[in-house]
Amino acid sequence: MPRFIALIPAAGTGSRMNNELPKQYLSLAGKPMIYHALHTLCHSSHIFRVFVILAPDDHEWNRYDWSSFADKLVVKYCGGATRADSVLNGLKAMQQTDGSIVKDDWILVHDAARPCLTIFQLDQLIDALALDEVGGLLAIPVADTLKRADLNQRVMGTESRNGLWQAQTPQMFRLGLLMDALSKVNSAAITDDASAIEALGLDPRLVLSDAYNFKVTYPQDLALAELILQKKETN
Ligand SMILES: Nc1ccn([C@@H]2O[C@H](COP(=O)(O)OP(=O)(O)OP(=O)(O)O)[C@@H](O)[C@H]2O)c(=O)n1
Ligand SMILES: C[C@](O)(CO)[C@H](O)COP(=O)(O)O
Repeated sequence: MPRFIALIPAAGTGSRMNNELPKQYLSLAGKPMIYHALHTLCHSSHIFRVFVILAPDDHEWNRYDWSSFADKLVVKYCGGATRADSVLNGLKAMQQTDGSIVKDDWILVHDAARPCLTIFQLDQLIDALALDEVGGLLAIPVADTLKRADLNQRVMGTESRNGLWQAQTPQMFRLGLLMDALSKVNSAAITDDASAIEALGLDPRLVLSDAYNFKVTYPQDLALAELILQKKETN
């Protein structure tokens, strides 16, 4: 039976967050941001192992106690210049670390910067895709009216939102397929794993998620993530 293995790329600098500390370590509900995604993934009964991919020069990780995740957690200092490079390096390191991981195993790539992922969303993704030929991702249909802007930030036109979805993570593909896809693509030209699969001519499935699983990108996102995490704790 194929297994489910999570990979968290966490080698980014968080440039849009404007903070000296890489955003995955910023404090959220009393813990470094990455703790929350790790907690959800490590507590899922489906997930066999969780790989965290850090920058080679990361000096923050070892400042914290991660022992509560020890039974599933593997940490690798092999992040690359882009998210796609970090994921591909992580997949290679995963194979070198554990020879029992095979190309048919499912990989769930999840951003360290999406701390509000729930077990429910994770289960929805796995249930929808476990028998899928290609794999897919959590996503939400675009809810707002879309404007195209000119260089002066004036509206050039209104775009149709019909059929448009916002991609989230986890993005779930089989190890062999994902490695093949990421090895062939220009890593600087893509921002998610599904794009690499699409470049092979395949059609990843969109699995309905919700806005709570948003990506913490700008400073003002921290307060919203904190509220969602507090709500999760009281439920
Ligand atoms: N070279 C990189 C770039 C990004 N990431 C990871 O990919 C996820 C999503 O990327 P994003 O939110 O864009 O994070 P950053 O690249 O850190 O942020 P920014 O684009 O604002 O610099 C994050 O968990 C980030 O740490 C990574 O592992 N390696
Ligand atoms: C993978 C991702 O979170 C899906 O929305 C997103 O593409 C990451 O993109 P970013 O430009 O690196 O934030």
